[in-house]
Amino acid sequence: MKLTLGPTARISLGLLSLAVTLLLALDLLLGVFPDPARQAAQARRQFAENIAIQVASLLMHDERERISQILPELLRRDPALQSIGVRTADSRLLVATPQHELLWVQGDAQETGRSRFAVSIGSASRGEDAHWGQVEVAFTPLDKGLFAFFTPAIKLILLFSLAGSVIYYFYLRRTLIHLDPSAAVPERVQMAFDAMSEAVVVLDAKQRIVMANSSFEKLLPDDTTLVTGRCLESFPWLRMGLEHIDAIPPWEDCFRSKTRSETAIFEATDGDGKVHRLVVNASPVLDAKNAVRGCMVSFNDVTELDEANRQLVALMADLSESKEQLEVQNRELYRLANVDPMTGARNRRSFFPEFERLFAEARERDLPLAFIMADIDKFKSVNDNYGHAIGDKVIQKFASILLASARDTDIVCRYGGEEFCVALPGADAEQAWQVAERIRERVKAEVGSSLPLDPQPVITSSFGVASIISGAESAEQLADFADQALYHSKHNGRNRCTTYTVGMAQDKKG
Ligand SMILES: Nc1nc2c(ncn2[C@@H]2O[C@H](COP(=O)(O)OP(=O)(O)OP(=O)(O)O)[C@@H](O)[C@H]2O)c(=O)[nH]1
Repeated sequence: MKLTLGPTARISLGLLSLAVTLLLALDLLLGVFPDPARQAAQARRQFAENIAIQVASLLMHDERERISQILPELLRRDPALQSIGVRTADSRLLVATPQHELLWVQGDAQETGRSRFAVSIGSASRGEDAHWGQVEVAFTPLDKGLFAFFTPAIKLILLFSLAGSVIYYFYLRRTLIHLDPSAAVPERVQMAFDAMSEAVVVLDAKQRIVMANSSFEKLLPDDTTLVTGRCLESFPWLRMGLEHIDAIPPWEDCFRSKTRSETAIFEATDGDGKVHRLVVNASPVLDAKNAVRGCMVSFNDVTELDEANRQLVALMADLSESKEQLEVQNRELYRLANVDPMTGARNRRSFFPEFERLFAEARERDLPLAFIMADIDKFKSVNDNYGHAIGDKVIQKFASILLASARDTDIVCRYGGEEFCVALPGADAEQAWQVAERIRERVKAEVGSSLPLDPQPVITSSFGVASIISGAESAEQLADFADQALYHSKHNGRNRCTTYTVGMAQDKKG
């Protein structure tokens, strides 16, 4: 389990370490706290000097015997004393407690001034300054163990630290509520903030987070606990995402421009390696003087929406493709149902309903309507002479001339075999005859010469023309009148156009 400290505990520790550092620095510079080791060493030196004064006095009265008695007595009384010796200037040990020679030598140089003291004594007979010898006093070494470390000063500092940290902590807990935005924000506001599905953070003027909602924290990897006080760029997932966009981060843009930033979209990978697509917006928080006091940044995770959109677009593309295919199939079906496959002209089944509609409309609105019946002359002999394949080519060429000669409103139909008809709405008998005549000429000029034959035959055609003003009562009768006119063309030598006149029916019967 990872131990994490809250902001209050962190600030307490920071203040405490600052106070302890100040105390230690003060002690180092001014020696505020007494050093017990130094004090003990001074007391020992004083004690050694007192012994030396007494020894010098006794020596002056030549009471060496008395010195030999006093020294063990001193050792017995003070357990800190190890040994005492009186040494002449020529290094001869005059008087000493047992084992002094050995103990004195054992003390190394570092012990001088701490547990080993040599006090020089003079000779009265040779003047005060003359060096007679020295009194050597050996004490037990001063404590250097762990407990020596815990001097009263250290103990004081430790106590101060412990009590200080507790006091700081509780004090800061009460006072930081005014500084810690997360604590200062009323619970209801934070709840409303957390209820937002968008991840939202509020930055201060130094672009540090002062507030973040739970949706933002959900975007963070699990181990990120402390959000407030950090810059957005300090989150690795966000920083990596920012590297892939050309523009400056939206919140920086917002601080610079003092207006709502341009929307930025970037991808960020979370702690589980999942890539999120984020739409980022930033809006400035301005004060009364229009200065930017902070910025509100929202992160809208559109990963799932994007995926759904992508699927929808793919689906739409599929649908539109299917629709196009359907339209092609419909067109093909219509063509198969209504158009003669060999010539491209309308078939009779689809032609007549439309021709009847045109006839009814012309009658109702008193509009011109003409009808041409066309037939290739002596077509049977074409088949007989050149075969059915050539016969088919002749029919196709004939139909193509009819279709090319018709207006958009005209309807060309293969009436049957090599016989065709054309409905011409808006055309009177004369105009229709002109059309038929032009077709007739083209047929004569072009059909035979288009065939792969040598020599090329001359193919002609005959036409019968009838107009609605001829008195036809129905579309069928109009077609019949044109057929009668066609009969006349055939009967009168073919390769000609004839307009229907009353009485032609008699001629046809006759
Ligand atoms: N090659 C071919 N021949 C066809 C087709 N449909 C009908 N025919 C033939 O066209 C011929 C029509 O001849 P007819 O109606 O007797 O008249 P015609 O020979 O054109 O003589 P006239 O109309 O009197 O000038 C018949 O021999 C049919 O077999 C077709 O699609 N292809």
